Amino acid sequence: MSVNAVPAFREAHKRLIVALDFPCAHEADRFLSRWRGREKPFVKVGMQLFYSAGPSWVAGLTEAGYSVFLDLKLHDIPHTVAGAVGSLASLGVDLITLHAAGGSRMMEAAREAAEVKSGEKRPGLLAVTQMTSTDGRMLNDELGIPGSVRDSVLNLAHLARRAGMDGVVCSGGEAGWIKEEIGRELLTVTPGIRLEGQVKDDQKRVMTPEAAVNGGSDLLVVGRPIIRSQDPVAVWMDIAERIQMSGRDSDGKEA
Ligand SMILES: O=C(O)c1cc(=O)[nH]c(=O)n1[C@@H]1O[C@H](COP(=O)(O)O)[C@@H](O)[C@H]1O
Repeated sequence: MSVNAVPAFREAHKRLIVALDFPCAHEADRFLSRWRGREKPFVKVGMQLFYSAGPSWVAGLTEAGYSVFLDLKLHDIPHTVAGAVGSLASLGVDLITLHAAGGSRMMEAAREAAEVKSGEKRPGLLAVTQMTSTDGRMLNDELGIPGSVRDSVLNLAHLARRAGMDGVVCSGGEAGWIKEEIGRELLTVTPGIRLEGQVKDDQKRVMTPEAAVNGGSDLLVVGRPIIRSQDPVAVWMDIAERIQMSGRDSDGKEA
């Protein structure tokens, strides 16, 4: 997979990534069994599940035919991150995250490691810009970064692009700016998705699926609105339909 990956995700249910934020493999397996007999959902495995279920469980998911976004948000010295990407690349996952704030040398080292380990079908690398739980106050007052959240996200996205990343994680509020200022081919992946009237939980920069897709997000990441619902498959289908009905396809053309 590479910067040309977007067309592979054109179908609405492939643009919707379900965050499997469960404490253990047993709960994640039970949740996924609801999809039996249907198209498999595109899933995200984050730190909580990865640290308890382990790499072999993730490899089992990819072998079973799931598209997997492995979200471990790597951030360390270039040598260490390259080693981690090398280990993860062998799991057959589609996407891996690292923090753009780790800098260009760290991202370049990750890219080289992914290529060496996986050859042609390497995982796509996504740089996390400013997390969707960050707002302007936190950015300026706690982290000491001046300017707006959008400026910081654009700055990190530029860095990510120059370092050879395939895409970025950003809120729906910045995806359109990234597409315009940096390039349409940079994949924009957006968490912080909520349906109208839903609680934000710990998220700050949230959007509805329709607003995010119309704004320029290629892929949407949805956790609690799906995994905590009474009928996760129905909510998954509803959001996929909202993506389908939105006016923009994942190449940026009007649908
Ligand atoms: O990299 C991510 O996936 C991510 C980046 C970010 O800025 N914000 C963010 O919420 N996420 C992840 O997206 C998911 C959002 O979950 P919900 O808020 O429950 O929909 C979680 O698994 C987060 O770890």
